[in-house]
Amino acid sequence: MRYLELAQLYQKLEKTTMKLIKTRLVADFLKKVPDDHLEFIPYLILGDVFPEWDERELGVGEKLLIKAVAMATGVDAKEIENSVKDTGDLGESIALAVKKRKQRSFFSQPLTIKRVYQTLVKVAETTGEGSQEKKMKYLANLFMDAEPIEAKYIARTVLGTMRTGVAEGLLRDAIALAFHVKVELVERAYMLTSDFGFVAKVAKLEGNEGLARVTIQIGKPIKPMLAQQAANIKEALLEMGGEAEFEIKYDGARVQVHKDGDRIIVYSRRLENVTRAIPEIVEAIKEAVKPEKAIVEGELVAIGENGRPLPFQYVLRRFRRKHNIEEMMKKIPLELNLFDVLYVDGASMIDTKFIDRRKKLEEIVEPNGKIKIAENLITKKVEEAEAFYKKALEMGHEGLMAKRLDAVYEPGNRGKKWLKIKPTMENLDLVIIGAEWGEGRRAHLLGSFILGAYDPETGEFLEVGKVGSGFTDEDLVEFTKMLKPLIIKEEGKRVWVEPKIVIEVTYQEIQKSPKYRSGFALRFPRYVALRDDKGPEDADTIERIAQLYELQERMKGKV
Ligand SMILES: Nc1ncnc2c1ncn2[C@@H]1O[C@H](COP(=O)(O)OP(=O)(O)OP(=O)(O)O)[C@@H](O)[C@H]1O
Repeated sequence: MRYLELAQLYQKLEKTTMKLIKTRLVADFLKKVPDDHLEFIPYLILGDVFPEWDERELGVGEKLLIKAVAMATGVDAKEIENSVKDTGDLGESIALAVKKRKQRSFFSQPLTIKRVYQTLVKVAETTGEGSQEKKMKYLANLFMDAEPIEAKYIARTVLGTMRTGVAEGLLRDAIALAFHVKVELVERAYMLTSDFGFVAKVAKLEGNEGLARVTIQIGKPIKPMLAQQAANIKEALLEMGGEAEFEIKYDGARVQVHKDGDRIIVYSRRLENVTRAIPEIVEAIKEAVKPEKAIVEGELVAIGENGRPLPFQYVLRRFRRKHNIEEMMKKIPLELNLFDVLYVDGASMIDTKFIDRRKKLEEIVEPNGKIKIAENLITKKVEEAEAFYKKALEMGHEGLMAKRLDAVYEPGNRGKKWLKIKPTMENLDLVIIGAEWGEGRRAHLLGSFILGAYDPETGEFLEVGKVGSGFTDEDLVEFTKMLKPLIIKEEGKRVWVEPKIVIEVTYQEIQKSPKYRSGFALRFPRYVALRDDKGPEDADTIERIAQLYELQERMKGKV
């Protein structure tokens, strides 16, 4: 299949903002795709090459990409760079360079999707000494044979800036539409495997029955079950039907551990493979988790010198570290508190009641210095749970989780089977959708940031406010560096950026607002942390803000 067809799809997607039209376009395209392409085409449609949990990365920045284009076209790298000022988009500039290409090689062949994909895989798998040069040559080879429009979208794929507005929800709907299968079944299969390539293939070849048979697999991360916030212990107990398991809510980073014999993979909250960053935990898991094959979940916590938990940012620092990991192990010791088990020796446990999963967890895990089982209390009594809550806070933890004893595990769902109880209103994780240049001494830095909440229905990020406080000078330098390449549009002092970066903010209150399309505005938002453990689609949704608004009103009522 020609890559040109995919490039034309991208172009059509870019031209419309209508979700239904986009879904139809993607569905029609999927119908035409040969079976053996289905495993990877959904990722290309999303603007990626691999699923988020795949460790491989292209490792190609703008400079190298421009060099590759220059090599393929004979157009000077400086000229390509300069033309970005006119086009406002490197993809466009690269398309222009390809248009100017002096001549095509005699052996020039039209690009196929497979060739582009396989080349990108090769680029990602080329590492070590001299790899930059090799990556560049592979890419140059593609650009030599590319039409201008193809070059534009290859460039965007390489840089991860596709801008076609196709998010997971849309792809899910398109798969259902293309292969006449139920959306709920596509969703379910995706929540269980996090693999759209696999899901698309099953949808096409095995239909609804095949999708219904899909179950979790070791090595493919499962979307985590999530919680809502309760106003207090009493409300939580009531919601749980009078009795619940309360557990300490550790303030760290959630991980999902897949054990297959000696092979351990650890996935982060956003399902990135973080195994390499935490070797001591990997070793400790091998000892502590008894079954040959298992999937368990827990909260990874950084421990301070006094034995008390450190804020979750410390764990994220461990995740980010690629070198001198040994040194980091000493600086930031970790502890894993396991709280769930999803798979044991060949059998999925997600349809097992929570209470039985917890029993299983206690059976299969032999705690050691680094691996523990989350401290719990099963009770019907408000006072008992409140005492436990108090103790958890005194120990420096975030609060408690309440879990419904008879609840099955619901991948990817933020329902009421799990509730969190903590003393403060929930911080929000929002996406930066725009920013404003600072004043005076800070005129070269972006100084305040427009926050968007995710709307899973349309894939849009709707404005809920602007945050300018809580940043250090270093933070602003860092954010300016991160956001500059994501700028889509400039309007005076204001820029609009690709919605990629998630930050956590506190705020004094959520207010109803007619000013914003989202319907809500944050009063006095303040920056807390960069959440690079979350992707834009993991950010808080409009619906969640509406729920928090209700919760806030209930909490106020109590005071
Ligand atoms: N005992 C526990 N059981 C379940 N989750 C726990 C526990 N202790 C800590 N956690 C953490 O609390 C989170 C549950 O809250 P929530 O569903 O809101 O997740 P979140 O969106 O990642 O929010 P947060 O910012 O609070 O981590 C889990 O994802 C996990 O990271």
